[in-house]
Amino acid sequence: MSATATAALAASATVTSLPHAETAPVVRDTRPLRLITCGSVDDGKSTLIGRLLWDTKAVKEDQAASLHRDSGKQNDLGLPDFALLLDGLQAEREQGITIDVAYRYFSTDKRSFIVADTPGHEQYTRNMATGASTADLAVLLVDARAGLLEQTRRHATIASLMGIRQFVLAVNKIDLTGYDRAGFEKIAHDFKELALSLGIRQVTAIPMSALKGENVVYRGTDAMPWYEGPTLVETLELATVRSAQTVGFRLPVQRVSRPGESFRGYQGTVAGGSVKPGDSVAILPSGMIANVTKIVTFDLVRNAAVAGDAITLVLDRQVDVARGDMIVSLESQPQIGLAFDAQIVALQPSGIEPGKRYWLKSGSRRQRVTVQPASQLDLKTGKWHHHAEALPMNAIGKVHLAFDEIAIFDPYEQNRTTGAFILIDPDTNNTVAGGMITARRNDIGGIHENDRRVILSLPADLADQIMASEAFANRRDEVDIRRTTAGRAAELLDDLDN
Ligand SMILES: Nc1nc2c(ncn2[C@@H]2O[C@H](COP(=O)(O)OP(=O)(O)OP(=O)(O)O)[C@@H](O)[C@H]2O)c(=O)[nH]1
Repeated sequence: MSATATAALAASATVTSLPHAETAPVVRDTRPLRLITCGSVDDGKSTLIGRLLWDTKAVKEDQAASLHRDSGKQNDLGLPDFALLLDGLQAEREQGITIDVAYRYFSTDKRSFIVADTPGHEQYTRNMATGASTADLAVLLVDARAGLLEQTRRHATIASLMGIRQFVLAVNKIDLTGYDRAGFEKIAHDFKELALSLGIRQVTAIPMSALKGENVVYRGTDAMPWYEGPTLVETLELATVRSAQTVGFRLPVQRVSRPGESFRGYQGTVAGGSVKPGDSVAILPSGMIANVTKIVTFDLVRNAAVAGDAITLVLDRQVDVARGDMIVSLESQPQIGLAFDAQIVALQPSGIEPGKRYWLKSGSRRQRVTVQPASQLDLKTGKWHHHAEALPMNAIGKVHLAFDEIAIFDPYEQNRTTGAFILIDPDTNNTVAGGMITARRNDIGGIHENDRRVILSLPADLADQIMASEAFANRRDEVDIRRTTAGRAAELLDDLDN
């Protein structure tokens, strides 16, 4: 058997399609599915999103009217230019300072969807990574005339790195190939091989014309009687919501509420699993154990809470809990330690400097961390290269994180909230990287003998007050307080609150 034939066999044997109605009756999941669309410039991404919004009737009537008016003559086929629907997003993009992702919403009678639209240019890795970090599924567009491009590998690599395991390959503009079946099948086969090399096993390839609306929401049977697979929307309706797959209960504590002497509640948004009264929980990092007596949301007392619920938790005994602690299920706990491995995406022109100390923020916790790059991903080949130098903007790197104090994480594969973080440059207060925890390291982490000072950037008036206090006089060796401009302080507070 030739190498190509062997590869073809391997591909067909191990890559499965996403379930679709005819072959796999599954219980429908009604939670919103988050998806990301990626493609090279002009592959038809805007047209596809516009078409999805249009055919699912997500476009409001006034928008529809202006669409007909604006696109009018420009289109040979007499069809509205769906890409115009996304014009509004351009303004949002231009305002975006750090991250450039726009979200659109649509629904069918079976499910609702949130689509992240990210620009296709090479330098926008960071935007794509951001969109992909919350997505359950990626739709990769290719032009049916061009087939797979370097950009396709790049996007598939980033999406898989960000934890996406379900892919749709949208072979778009199939109308411009005369609905060529053999051409479609070759592209689908090439992509399945690429997917296998990335460890992606759930791939559905769909021939489509976003412009004409074939196999997007409605079937394109007249033009493509040879295609019997699902439409894009059918595939999306049956895909799995990833946020459901989390390990035990996790509540990062955002606030301790003490409205009266007798009531003490711990507030936050559940970041994984579920909780009910009577459950035993551990408070990390202290390791104290307590039982849940009550769960409150707004004024309602609840008998259970699940991931995504904002709650106040009441425990059966007095325990020492502070903002930044995590309340977790006793039987399935996160990892705690001083050193972790992570993958990060560098977001700012300053890149990530080796050995530099940053603030790491994950949920309500903010800690000092030293970051040491170990390797960098070559996005052209999908290979990792040893790299202990600075990571430039848009680079994806593996890094070692060394903390001054105990840190608490789940691996990102298991929980996308408690496994994710951002890095903040303490000198500028800019968010310089987004990252995912891959594993805990057994090293003893890094309290740096020569660098024990904590730098607090505060608005000038507050900084002056604190510097004048007795408490500060006693801790002058450990704490360095910097006066910031109002703008910077606001940015810092925004970062901390988000
Ligand atoms: N014939 C045909 N043309 C299409 C199809 N999809 C998109 N186009 C056209 O291809 C061109 C590019 O489409 P866009 O939707 O703007 O592409 P894009 O990928 O969003 O491009 P950028 O916004 O520049 O990244 C437009 O002229 C579309 O009308 C299709 O299925 N068939």
